Amino acid sequence: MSEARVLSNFSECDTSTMDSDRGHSMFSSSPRLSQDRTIIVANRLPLQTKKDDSGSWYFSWDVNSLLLQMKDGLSENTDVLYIGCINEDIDMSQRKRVTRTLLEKFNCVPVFVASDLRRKYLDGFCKHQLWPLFHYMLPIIPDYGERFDRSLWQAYVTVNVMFANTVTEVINSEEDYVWVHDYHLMALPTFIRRRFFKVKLGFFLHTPFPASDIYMTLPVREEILRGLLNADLIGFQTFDYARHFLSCCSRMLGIHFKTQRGYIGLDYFGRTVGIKILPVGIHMGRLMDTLGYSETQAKIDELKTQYKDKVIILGVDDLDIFQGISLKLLAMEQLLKENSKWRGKLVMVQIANPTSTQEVIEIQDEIRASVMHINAEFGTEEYKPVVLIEQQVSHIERTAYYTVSDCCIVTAVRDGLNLIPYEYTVCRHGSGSGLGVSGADSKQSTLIISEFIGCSPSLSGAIRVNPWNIDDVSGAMHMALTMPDTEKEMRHEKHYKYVSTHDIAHWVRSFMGDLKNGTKSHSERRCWGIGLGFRFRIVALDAGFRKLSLEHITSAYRRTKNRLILLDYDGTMVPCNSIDKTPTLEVISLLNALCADSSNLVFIVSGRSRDVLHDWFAPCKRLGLSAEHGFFNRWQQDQEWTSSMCISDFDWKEVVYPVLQCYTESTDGSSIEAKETALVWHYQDADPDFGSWQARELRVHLERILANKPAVVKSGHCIVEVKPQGVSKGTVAEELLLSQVKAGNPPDFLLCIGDDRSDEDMFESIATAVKGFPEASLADVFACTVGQKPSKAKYYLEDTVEVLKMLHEFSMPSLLQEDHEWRNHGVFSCSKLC
Ligand SMILES: O=P(O)(O)OC[C@H]1O[C@H](O[C@H]2O[C@H](CO)[C@@H](O)[C@H](O)[C@H]2O)[C@H](O)[C@@H](O)[C@@H]1O
Repeated sequence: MSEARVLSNFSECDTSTMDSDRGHSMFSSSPRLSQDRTIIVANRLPLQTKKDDSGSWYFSWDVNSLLLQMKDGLSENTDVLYIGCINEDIDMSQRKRVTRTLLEKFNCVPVFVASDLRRKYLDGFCKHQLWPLFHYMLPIIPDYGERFDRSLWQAYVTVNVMFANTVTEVINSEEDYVWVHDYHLMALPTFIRRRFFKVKLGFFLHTPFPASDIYMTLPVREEILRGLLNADLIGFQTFDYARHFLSCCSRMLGIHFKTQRGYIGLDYFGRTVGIKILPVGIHMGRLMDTLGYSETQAKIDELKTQYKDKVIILGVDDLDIFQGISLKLLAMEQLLKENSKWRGKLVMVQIANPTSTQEVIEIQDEIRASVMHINAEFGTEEYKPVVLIEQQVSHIERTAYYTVSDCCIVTAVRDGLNLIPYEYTVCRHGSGSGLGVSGADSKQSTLIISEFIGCSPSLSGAIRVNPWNIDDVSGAMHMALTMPDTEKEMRHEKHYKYVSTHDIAHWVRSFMGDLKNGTKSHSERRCWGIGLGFRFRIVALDAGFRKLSLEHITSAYRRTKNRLILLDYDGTMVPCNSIDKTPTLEVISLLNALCADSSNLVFIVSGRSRDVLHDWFAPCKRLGLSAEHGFFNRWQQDQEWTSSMCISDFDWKEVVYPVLQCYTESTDGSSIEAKETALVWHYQDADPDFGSWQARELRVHLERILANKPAVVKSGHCIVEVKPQGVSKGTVAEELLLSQVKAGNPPDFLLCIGDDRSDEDMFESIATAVKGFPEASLADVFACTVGQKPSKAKYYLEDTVEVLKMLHEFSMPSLLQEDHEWRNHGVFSCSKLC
């Protein structure tokens, strides 16, 4: 369809008798015929707008808009509703009418942003702060970009809130999918999630996401990161962008990703936020249609005549500072200088689409001067080595240029979404006849692309260049042009296969598929919101998982007479991040109070060594200790350590230790802990991102070398631990329970509490064991994890403070008694202890 035809589709909106601002009812009455609805939210609606002299507005679809093309990837029974701005000042009095027309005729809902606010939000924060930063430009001196301006950020937030208000007006939050696009709306997921806890929400970033040390210079870095984390799925063009984002989450928020069956996810307060990596594709149908137009063929014929016997190398770029057009010209100059055979033969056609930013003028001057210089140096009356086209080129014309060009070159210094190489490849495939002006009729193409653009990883047959290296680029041009035809065909075939199967419809299907999978269980989960402002997030838990009620457990405690209490240590009795892990006086006192009650059997079940536990709990005479994940057990201080494990083969340590040494040497801040039965690699003091990265590597490495050895690899909080097979906190929990049952003393109260992965074994085995012992099946069982996270436990407490508070409740009568005794001995006061 030609641009002219598009314009003829304009839909009139007579605004002469407009009502005031729009009302809510307009949306609620919109009929829903199909099963599914996807709300696509982006800064701009996929519309073109015109206003005539009488003040009437006209609208038509913008067929170039990616948002419009996305429809093809959604199933037929999916309704699409668009939300976005129209970058025009539509009078207040006209808005209601415009809104109605757009909704009825285009399924579009406009967000009206007043021009002053739009200037600050769009030109200010989006274009002059986020955009340069995401393209690696720091405002080190004021001439190189604008410094952070909080009023612009506030405008950004205001507009994001306006978008959330519009989403709120139209959404059926239980059924609709919402897909937010690009860097203009990175705070939006927070504002939507705040209102609809279970909304099914995806986000895709079309720009690069910069390396963490660049991103971290943004004063509102955490707000934006947390904004994105309120989505269910976050999409990036390349692995690099995703990796940078994950690195920011790890460094700034301490959130580490996990992978499962090829999918990447971040646990964010019980929700899994998926990470999707897939570059946007092109709309094959539209391009094929354009190739078939007679106007396109006419333009192709015209170009072939114009450039008869020439070799064309084509550049198509927006005229913005990151496109590296000047670098490309320098490479062209060098090529002509070094290879006289190209003079008179090679033409670079550079299409530079005008854009509206201020910086354009400066680069425009440089580009023009460079073109003049090359043409003066190497051109003649009849031959211009560089043809610079500085005006908007229609889709038809661009398609024709692609078709006749022997090579396409993109030398952007940083670019996210760049579809030029894909379009070029498809056009060169064409209808199969009359390709190129230099004689080649077979399907072939050559691509030179910058390493720094989003589509680079997907085009494995392209000549990838560092655009800053002029020798490299000019060498690549020479290589592309002199490559044997068979190689050009093979490279072309490879690209065509990829581009034609990874089109925009594929991208949409793939993203929506992941979004649907990732949000399947939303309706079954219990959610509530916590945190103020940008710290707002949802805590989502499985229906059966709940906070341990102090009242409930204390009443069970009081009512029962034979209790088994299993307590993990690190992360349960002391916070993971405390420097001094020695038990506090409060902990010692609480444990002693619990042990003083003859109805209680209390055990610390820890991964720590028996020496450490022995020293730390020296004041707790009646406390049971289980060390090294249950390998060693001691019922009370005056008894011997025992082990139910008959393990003597520790030869694996000799293989494991040198590997741990290697990782320690290469990971600053990490260390090895050698326990009697286990070896532990600690990375709590290493760079968090690097540490967890190395830990993942180490696990894989160790699992490989231990395949036939009687040892297992386990991860814990900032540790990778290798321990003998069969040793687990689950086994010790089961043994303690069994011993009580056997002694005719089955517990009627069972509390098992811990924070880490090793404690999950306890939760699991307790649940199974209780079912297996009819004598214990009547017990009140409380498996409780510390911190809200996916767990096999049924209950959770927030942190160690809540754990100690609970133990304090249990031991109230005994503490009062102890306090009384201490007071009498003049040792401690209760307030000091608690
Ligand atoms: O079962 P737990 O009581 O939770 O013990 C598990 C591990 O605790 C220790 O590691 C923890 O403390 C370290 C030092 O403060 C810290 O670097 C690490 O991140 C924590 O996980 C102990 O050193 C390990 O052997 C235990 O397995």
